Formats: sequence, C-alpha cells, structure tokens
Amino acid sequence: MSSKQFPEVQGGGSLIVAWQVRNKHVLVVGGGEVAAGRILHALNADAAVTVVCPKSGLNEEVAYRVAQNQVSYIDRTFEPQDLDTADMVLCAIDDPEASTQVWKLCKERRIPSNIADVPSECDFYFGSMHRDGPLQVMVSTNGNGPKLANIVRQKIANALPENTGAAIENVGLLRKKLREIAPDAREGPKRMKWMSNVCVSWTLEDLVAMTDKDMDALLKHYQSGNVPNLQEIRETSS
Ligand SMILES: C[C@@]1(CC(=O)O)c2cc3[nH]c(cc4nc(cc5[nH]c(cc(n2)[C@H]1CCC(=O)O)[C@@](C)(CC(=O)O)[C@@H]5CCC(=O)O)C(CC(=O)O)=C4CCC(=O)O)c(CCC(=O)O)c3CC(=O)O
Ligand SMILES: NC(=O)C1=CN([C@@H]2O[C@H](COP(=O)(O)OP(=O)(O)OC[C@H]3O[C@@H](n4cnc5c(N)ncnc54)[C@H](O)[C@@H]3O)[C@@H](O)[C@H]2O)C=CC1
Repeated sequence: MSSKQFPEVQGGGSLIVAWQVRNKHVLVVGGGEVAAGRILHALNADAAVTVVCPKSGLNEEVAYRVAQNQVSYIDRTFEPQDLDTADMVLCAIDDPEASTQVWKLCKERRIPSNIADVPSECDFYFGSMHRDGPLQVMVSTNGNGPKLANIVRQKIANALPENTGAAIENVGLLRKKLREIAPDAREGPKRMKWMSNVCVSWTLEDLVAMTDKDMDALLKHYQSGNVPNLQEIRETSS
C-alpha cells in the first residue's frame, strides 16, 4: 500500500486544543505580572479561579481582580492542601524551589499544570493569543522563542479583516437556528454542506450585516439547498 497520500508525521510539536475550563477550578499560585496574565486567560475561559499569594506580593491587576471578587483569594504562600479542589494549576512565582514542589505535587495527583519559566515542568505551554469575540488564534513556538510568538501573533492579527469576530458570531447564530429547523441527526451531511456553502459564498461584510430577519429568510432556502446572497434575500423578502 502506498503511503504517499497520507500527511507525513512531523514530531516535536504540541497538541494544540481549545481546552474547556468553564466552571472548573483553576488554581493560580503567585500574584505578580505573569500570574495576572494567567488569571485573565483563565477568566476569559469562564474558569472558577483561586489565587494563592501573600497580599504583599499582589500586583495592581491581581489586587483588582481580588477586590472585584472575580477570583477567590487565599492570603498566604502555597500549601499542598490548595490542590485538593484544583482541576488545573498555573504557577508563576519567583521561588524555583517552591515551584518545583508545586510541580511534583501536581504530578502525584495528576493535575495538569504549567510552571512559568520551567518548560520541563509544564504539561502545557501558554501561547501568544489574539482574541476577537468568539475567535481565538494562539501562536506557539514550542518553547523556542516566546517573544517571536508575540511578534508572529501581531502579524497574523493585523492581516485579519477587522470584523472577523462579528462575522463568526453571526455564523454561530445562524448555525443555531439551522439546527432548530433541521434537528434530525440524519440531516447532518446536508446541514453541514449548506452551512459550508454559506460561509464560502457570502462575503465577511455580508455575514456581519446579516440581521435576525435576514437569517430567517436565508434559512427558508435550506430545504432546496440553495444559498442566495444577502442582496437576493433582501430583494425577495421585501
Ligand atoms: C515554554 C513557555 C512556558 C510557559 O510559560 O507557558 C515559556 C517559557 C519561558 N519564557 C521566558 C521568557 C519570556 N517570555 C515572554 C513572553 C511570553 N511567554 C509565553 C509563553 C511561554 N514562555 C511558553 C512557550 C511559548 C512559545 O514558545 O511559543 C507567552 C507566549 C504566553 C504567555 O506567557 O502568556 C508570552 C508572550 C505573550 C504575548 O505577549 O503575546 C517574554 C517576552 C516578554 O515578556 O515580553 C520573555 C523574554 C524574551 C524571550 O525570552 O523571548 C523564559 C525565560 C528565558 C530566560 O530566562 O532567558 C522561559 C523559560 C525558558 O525558555 O526556559
Ligand atoms: N511566560 C513566561 O514563561 C514568563 C515567565 N517568567 C517567570 O515567571 C515567574 C513569575 O514572574 P513575575 O510574575 O514577573 O514575578 P513577580 O516577582 O512579579 O511575582 C512573583 C509572585 O510570586 C509570589 N510568590 C512567591 N513565592 C510564593 C509562594 N510560595 N506561594 C505563593 N506565591 C508566591 C510573590 O508574592 C509574587 O506575587 C518568574 O520566575 C519569571 O522569571 C517571566 C516572564 C515570562
């Protein structure tokens, strides 16, 4: 059997996934600048965040999150019992010995963890993140050049049309409505083909401009399999 038609394996990468941490317990150890970044990433993913760090070590941003009750807070240095309820641990402290202790305890308990600054003590790395509504683009250099990850991310973000996030939001609404009018699992292939055709044939601008009324008018064409554009829809429905 020829292997030519299959992609070649390129080891040495990371498994990049969109990890769902909504309402899961994320423990952040430390309250400095790096911790502040970790906290924001976790809150943006709707996690239930707990920060453990002596009050004197909190930077302005972390102190603000604590004061706003955006995070639960433990005012002392890390203790092993802090791991009892943790689903994930993000450690960003300036004490290498304490860091390594956190890592070892996490491994004993099989809790996925990231120890900032110590790649060998990370189940996963952070990356440079571009966010636009529901869109997230993460750049990783797999430990080779974090600052370059930042530069590449900015280049990618600058190359994207400004309203990409808004277009994706509207596509999300349309997909939801489509599943309501065609809920049958057996319609999967037809639903997916039609939805793909909408995304391919509509411009980003028209996807952004699409109103609730336009969506309902467009969905009337689903049964036939046709995908008229925004102008055609507005002409026929007016
Ligand atoms: C392995 C990894 C583990 C992890 O932390 O998850 C890691 C490790 C280390 N970073 C170090 C240094 C710096 N890190 C940054 C910045 C970021 N670092 C991030 C991720 C990662 N950093 C993971 C790999 C990601 C990848 O390879 O793509 C980013 C992308 C995401 C984030 O942290 O949120 C964020 C940019 C976000 C943004 O701005 O968009 C800067 C620049 C700055 O601060 O401006 C510097 C100084 C300049 C430089 O070194 O490039 C050192 C110390 C080296 C030393 O002592 O010399 C180590 C340890 C080591 O390399 O051994
Ligand atoms: N993305 C990355 O990987 C990067 C990593 N770093 C590294 O990350 C670490 C943290 O950096 P910063 O936030 O800038 O440091 P920082 O000095 O601002 O903050 C360290 C924090 O850790 C707290 N802390 C120390 N020991 C603790 C303990 N046992 N339990 C709980 N809290 C404790 C301190 O009170 C302070 O809030 C450093 O090792 C730094 O070199 C720095 C830049 C980028």
